[in-house]
Amino acid sequence: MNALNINNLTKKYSGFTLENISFSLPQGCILGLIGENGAGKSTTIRSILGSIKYDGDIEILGQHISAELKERIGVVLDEVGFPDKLNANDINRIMKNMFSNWDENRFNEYLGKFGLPKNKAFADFSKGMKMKLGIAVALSHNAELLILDEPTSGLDPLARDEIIDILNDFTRDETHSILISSHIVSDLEKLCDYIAFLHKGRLMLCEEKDTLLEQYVFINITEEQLAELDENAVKGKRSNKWSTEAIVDRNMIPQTFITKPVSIEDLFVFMAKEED
Ligand SMILES: Nc1ncnc2c1ncn2[C@@H]1O[C@H](COP(=O)(O)OP(=O)(O)OP(=O)(O)O)[C@@H](O)[C@H]1O
Repeated sequence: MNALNINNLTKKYSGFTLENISFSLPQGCILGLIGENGAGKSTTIRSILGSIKYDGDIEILGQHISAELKERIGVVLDEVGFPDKLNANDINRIMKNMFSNWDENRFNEYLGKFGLPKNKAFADFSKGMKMKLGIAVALSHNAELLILDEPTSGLDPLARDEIIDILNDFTRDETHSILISSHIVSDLEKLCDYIAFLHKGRLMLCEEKDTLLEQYVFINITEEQLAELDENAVKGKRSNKWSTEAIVDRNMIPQTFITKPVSIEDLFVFMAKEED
């Protein structure tokens, strides 16, 4: 079963169109949505959550969005916004009324694990503390699917690493899945099973991460050698006056080339530039 099926999602704003996006998130997996600023990551997530109108069809855990379904989804948006005066104890009381599956013990465990104070007002939390509180809430109502919009942006490397560990733990249960967006590609490269590239409102690819890392490689070639390659083999290139560095599909080039591995970040940057 898929935790998420997105079919032909289209959303038009003046000057921007999220165009005919289709991808699926298999249950038990983590899918990373990578895209530059303004690529359409938050628009995709807002559409999934039903907070904006869109064209197309989106199924979450086999259903269309509803109030009952929202209980099964843990959500963290880029700005975690609790009222400034509330502290973690107040938030616990409010969530108890909001979610029928609210797990107070688990929430308190996360507060301890994240080193979050129970009596300090939200306004006095640091950015990292606010994000961790949002994640603690998302993880404390027995959600099966987590949807996270830029949960690591603005956090220091240690806090980001801690969050990656927590998200990995969450998917140890094979009924648990995560959709996570970020422009910090290295975080997603560590965490995700599947990678989707969004560029200027278009989905450039959605594929298993290991397949991408296996399939695409760097080669250094001359302009003449480049001209002889199948143009579909070349996903992106950067030239200087001596040679060209290209990312290619290793199955579409002669096996005599010396190849170097790519990172997901290299692949995204080269592909996005080639599109432009
Ligand atoms: N309510 C809105 N009205 C008009 N345009 C909007 C609205 N919301 C988003 N947009 C536009 O849609 C485009 C995509 O925005 P979106 O927030 O989805 O990008 P993003 O990939 O999440 O970017 P970032 O990484 O900067 O958060 C942008 O050009 C933005 O200006």
